Parts: sequence; C-alpha cells; structure tokens
Amino acid sequence: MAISNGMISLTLSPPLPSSNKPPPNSISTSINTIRVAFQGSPGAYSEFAAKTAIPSCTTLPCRSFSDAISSLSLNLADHAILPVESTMEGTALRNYDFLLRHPLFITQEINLFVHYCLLAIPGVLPTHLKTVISHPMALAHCHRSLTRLGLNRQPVEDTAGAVEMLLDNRLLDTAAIASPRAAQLYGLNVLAHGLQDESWNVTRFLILSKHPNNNNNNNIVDPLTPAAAAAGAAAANHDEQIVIRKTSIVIAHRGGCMLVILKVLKAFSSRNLNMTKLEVINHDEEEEGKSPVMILDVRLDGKKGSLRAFPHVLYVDFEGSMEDFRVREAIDEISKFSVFVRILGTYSADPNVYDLHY
Ligand SMILES: O=C(O)C(=O)Cc1ccccc1
Repeated sequence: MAISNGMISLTLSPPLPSSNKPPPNSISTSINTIRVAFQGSPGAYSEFAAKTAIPSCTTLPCRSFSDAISSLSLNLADHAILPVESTMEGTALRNYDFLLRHPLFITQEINLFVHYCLLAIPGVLPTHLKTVISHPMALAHCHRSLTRLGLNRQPVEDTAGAVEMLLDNRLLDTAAIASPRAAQLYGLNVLAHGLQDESWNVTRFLILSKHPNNNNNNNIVDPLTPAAAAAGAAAANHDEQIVIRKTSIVIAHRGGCMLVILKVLKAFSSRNLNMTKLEVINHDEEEEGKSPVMILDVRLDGKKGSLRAFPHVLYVDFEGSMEDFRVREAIDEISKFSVFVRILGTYSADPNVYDLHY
C-alpha cells in the first residue's frame, strides 16, 4: 500500500534477531511496537542501526529523509533515524540541516561499524564493471579503493536502493556498494569485502522524536557527581554499564567567532562539564555558493517559532542532562552572548560501537 503519491512505503519490516546487546537505556515498550522511519530501502545501514538501537522495533523505509520526518507528523512512525557523522568524514552537514529545520528532538544515539561490500548481479565478474553506484557517504568512504578499481561513481539515495537499482534495471556493468546484509537480502554476489579506505569506520546515528526524551531511569547518572562516582564503583563490581547523559545544542552568533568559542568553552569548563563535540560552521553571506544554516526555533516546552537563517553556527555536544542545574546555568550564560540557542535534546551516550554480523 502507498500513501501520498507513493512516497512513503508502508511495508513494516519485522524486528531483526540480533546477537548485539541493546544499548543501555534503549527505548523499549511492552505494549506497542516502536516504529522507526529511515531513509532508504530495506537493508540500508540506517535500518540496521535502528534495529540495533531498538531491537524490538519495526522499521519504515522512506524514499527521502523528508518522508521519514513526514511519517512522524502523520503518526506512521514514532521515531526517525539519521546518520549524522562518521569517523572518516566528520559531520554530515546536510543531515544536520534536516534536523535543524524540523521540530525534532534527539532521544538516542547509536554508533555502528560500517563495512562496505562491492555487490553485483550473480554472473557479473569484476572485469565486466564500469560503474559503481551507492550513497554519497559510501562512495566517499571507499574513494581510494574505487580509484584503484578504475570505476566511475554515481551517487544514489541509499546503499540498499543502489542494490535494488541494479536488479530492477539488470545492470551488468555496474556494481553497488552496500552491506553484507543487503547482499543476502537481495541475493547479490559479494565481489569484495571491506572496501572502506580505513578499517575503523564508525558512523554515528541519531534517533529523533517529536518529543524530548524525559527518561528518568535510575541507572542514569550525571557525570562528575558523587552519585556518578558511587555508581561507577558499583558498576565496576557488578559488571554493569553506567549510562552517561549527553545533551546536544546549537548556538548561532554574529561575527567574532573566536571570542564566542572561547566563551562557550568557559561556560562548560567552569562548571566541569565535558564537551564531546564542537563544530563551527561559517557560511558567510558574501561567500558564493554557501547558504546560511536554517534553524527552526523550537523550545523544550514544545512551542516553535520561525525558521531563521544564521551564517555562523556552533554544534556542541556535552556530558550532562537538562535536569542538571550546571547545564541549565551554562546554557543561560551562553544565551547572553549568542543570538540564538536551540536545545536538540538530552539522551543516553552510547558507550559502544556495534558491529554488523556477517
Ligand atoms: O544508504 C544507507 O544504507 C544509509 O543508511 C545511509 C548511510 C550510508 C553510509 C554509511 C552509513 C549510513
């Protein structure tokens, strides 16, 4: 079945049996199955990340990330998942833009090892290949390998979609870069494993929701408090995993980037709050071809304002939750010298990196 001109596929994939342990404090429900929308076809890395983060979930494949977000407003999905950065390429700014343009909150993060395979229709030999198709991030992560193989690159929406394209069009001179799972799912041959240019290739995905995560789980402790130290000792004894809460914010400011960065660092360091990410985006209006970052004004009380353009933006992640007074104080301080602050959400830090099982 399809809705709104068939843009959103309504096929819900069943939960994936996984030998990976779910991440701490992963979202779970005993009554309703959680539905996670992702951009791509079944077998995409995002789908695997969703099922690793929330093992009992069903997944909703969507043609674009906008469709995945629409599925939240249409109540077809409870969450959407988005790859936001990788160890090989840093922040995927385009995906962050999606997040900033919508009234969404981060409720969980998940880190996944990404192994790429070269897949082709059975019978196709490496010598037959002229072109390779895949998600732009996959093509970038395999840049050196593809240059060595002398293949033309063609970006498509997602890795599993590339596999579908091979099959739908019976492309006999083209390969796709996708996961071993996609190879199994679609019955393609794996011509090469481990195509990524660096063996340590981890992608960080964010799980997004219409509502902020107000999880007051007792296992969750704010770092750097006596409770954290005590919980740490207890966990070490019982082999438990401590869950550290993280918060992501976006700060926009006018000019004088260095001074703003120093003030932001001081707001966190003076309160003993550990930063895990600081990324500065400067999109000067005068600079040709660069558009300012568009950010939707959304507050934790759910009120949303207008979409505003900012040329200078800082993405900051730090350890600590919005329930911690030091975090609230730091954000208050930052609000005094920046033109705009948006809180993207507090969620549990993922201490693991999950692997696809071949
Ligand atoms: O295309 C996919 O399979 C995705 O889920 C996006 C993606 C692409 C490459 C690495 C991680 C996620």
